[in-house]
This record gives sequence, structure tokens and C-alpha cells, in this order.
Amino acid sequence: MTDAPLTDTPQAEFSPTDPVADTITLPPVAPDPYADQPYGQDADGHPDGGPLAGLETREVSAWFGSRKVLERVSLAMPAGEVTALIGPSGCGKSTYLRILNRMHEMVRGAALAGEVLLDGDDVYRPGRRPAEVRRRIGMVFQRPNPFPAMSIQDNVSSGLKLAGIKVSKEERQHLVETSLRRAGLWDEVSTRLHTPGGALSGGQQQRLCIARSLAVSPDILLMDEPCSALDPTSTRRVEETIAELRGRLTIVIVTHNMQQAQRVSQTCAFFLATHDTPGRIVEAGPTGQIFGSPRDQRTSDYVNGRFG
Ligand SMILES: Nc1ncnc2c1ncn2[C@@H]1O[C@H](COP(=O)(O)OP(=O)(O)OP(=O)(O)O)[C@@H](O)[C@H]1O
Repeated sequence: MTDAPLTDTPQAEFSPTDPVADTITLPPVAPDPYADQPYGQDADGHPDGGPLAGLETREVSAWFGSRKVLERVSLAMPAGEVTALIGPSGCGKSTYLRILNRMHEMVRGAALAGEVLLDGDDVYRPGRRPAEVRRRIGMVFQRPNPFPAMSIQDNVSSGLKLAGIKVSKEERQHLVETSLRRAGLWDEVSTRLHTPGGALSGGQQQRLCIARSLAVSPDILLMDEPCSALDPTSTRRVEETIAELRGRLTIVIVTHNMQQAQRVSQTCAFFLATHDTPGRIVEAGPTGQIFGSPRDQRTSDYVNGRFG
């Protein structure tokens, strides 16, 4: 947590016309620093490969135009764990999440200051390509967004195409199965991989989107209220998937559901903004502590439903 005066200025400004910022939709990503790395399996053919990566922000501030919406947010999101971001509407949780994988810069007039360290290396380092960052830091959105007319298996492998990753047919089939298994969807769809993604239920579609993100073997998975459009049963299934993924990759989830934050996360950060101050972290720490014995009265009021 930081409580410094408002003296910083934007260190980077972006525009949608920035050719580098546009590369998320322009495969292939070249040169590919991970070209030799097997996707979805380690050297022994087991799912996953490589060490787990953590994420950390230092003094991150953000603006939309001249309006500052985040103030010096410092937070460590431990490798292999689930970190929950909680706080009232408008306090900057989604903006913060989108800063983590360089999606913030896709908004005209957006700016930021501070550092975002993926395994100690700043994702905003000059020369670092946004598309490579977004491949290592995947994102699942509030509303499931599969390609509705595309088959289930093509939905999963579309992530590879978007990232410019070339694999053989056999590797692709293996990856589709591995990703669907890890997303907890394989048993429900293995006999109908050629049917359209749009034919699945909302909860299944969300797990399909998780599988699509997993296909490119990200280090980090960002989830922006992934269950807010789902019924309780689907929500429980997605939470089970999150629990199964824990330890395999690092997850950061925005949620308004306090029970969900307690169920799925090990670390929790409480954000708060007021009408004339930008969003900042009031308190962050082990989830048990944030909910069981918060240090700040505002945290206590929020997690106990007394405001927001
Ligand atoms: N594209 C944008 N252009 C201008 N202002 C924006 C934009 N996106 C968000 N904001 C503003 O930034 C502030 C933080 O918004 P953000 O969506 O990050 O909050 P949040 O905590 O995720 O809210 P919620 O819980 O309702 O989703 C808000 O005041 C919002 O109006």
C-alpha cells in the first residue's frame, strides 16, 4: 500500500493508432522468443512446463485523459496463487487488471505511470511487444465470448492462431484436449468437438474461453468478474476450474462476490476510490486476514457488506 502525494505524471501515453499497440490482432508475433518452448507440456510430455511466474506492480497510476483513476498501486501477486481484487464499483479494478496485460493502452487517451513486473521484467519495457505480453498474460472476460459459429475445437486453437503460434495437427489436437481438460470441460464436450461453441451453455462457454486462453500456455490468467453472467451451478464449476488451475499458473480475479473471493483466493486486495480521489489499495494481504481481521475500518465495512 502507498500513500504518496499526487506528484507523478504519466510516463507513457498511448493511442489506438499506435502500430505496436495494434499488434494483438496481427499475427504472427515475430521474433518469437518462446519458439523452442513446447506448448502445453513439459519435456516429459506432462501438462505445463517451466517455472511459475509471479506478477508485481510498483506505484502504478492510471489516467483516462486528464482524469486520474488509479493512484500508486503496488501489489505482489504470488506465483501459482489466486489473487482477488475487490472493491466498490468504479474504484479501478478492471482498469488495473487491463494494465497488467497492456490492454489499457488500447483506449484512446489512456496513460499510466509505474512498473508492472512479470517475473521481475517490466512488461512496459521499451521494445517489449504488447502481443507477447498478452500471450503470457491471458484474459477471461465478464461475458463468455467464444466465436459462436466456430467449432469447440477451433475455438480453443484460435488462441494459437491469434498469437501466431504454429503447431502440427497432432500437437494441435493434443493441445485442444489438454486445454479443455485443464478448463474442466473435456468430459462434457469430448464427443462433440466439431459442434459450434455457441451451442454450449453460458457456463460451458466461459470454460471454453478459459481453455482458449490456456492453449497458448500463459504464465498468468486475468479474470474480470468471470462468473457475473453465470448461474450458481456454472459459477461453482468455474470456481472448481480456478481451484484446479491454482498451482499451475498465477491467477488474478476481479470479483464483487465476497464469498467467491474467500473461496478461490489466497491473496486479496481491497481497492477504494472516492468522488474526488482516484482508486488505490486500502489494504492487501492473505485473504483470511482481509476477511477475518482486517486492519482498516473501511475494509471491515466493505467485506461485511456495510457499504458498496
Ligand atoms: N474507457 C474509459 N474511458 C474513460 N473512463 C473510463 C474508461 N473505463 C473506465 N473509466 C473510468 O475509470 C474508473 C474506474 O473504472 P473501472 O471500470 O476500472 O472500475 P471497476 O472498479 O472495475 O468498476 P466495476 O466494479 O463497476 O466494474 C471509473 O470512474 C470509470 O468511469
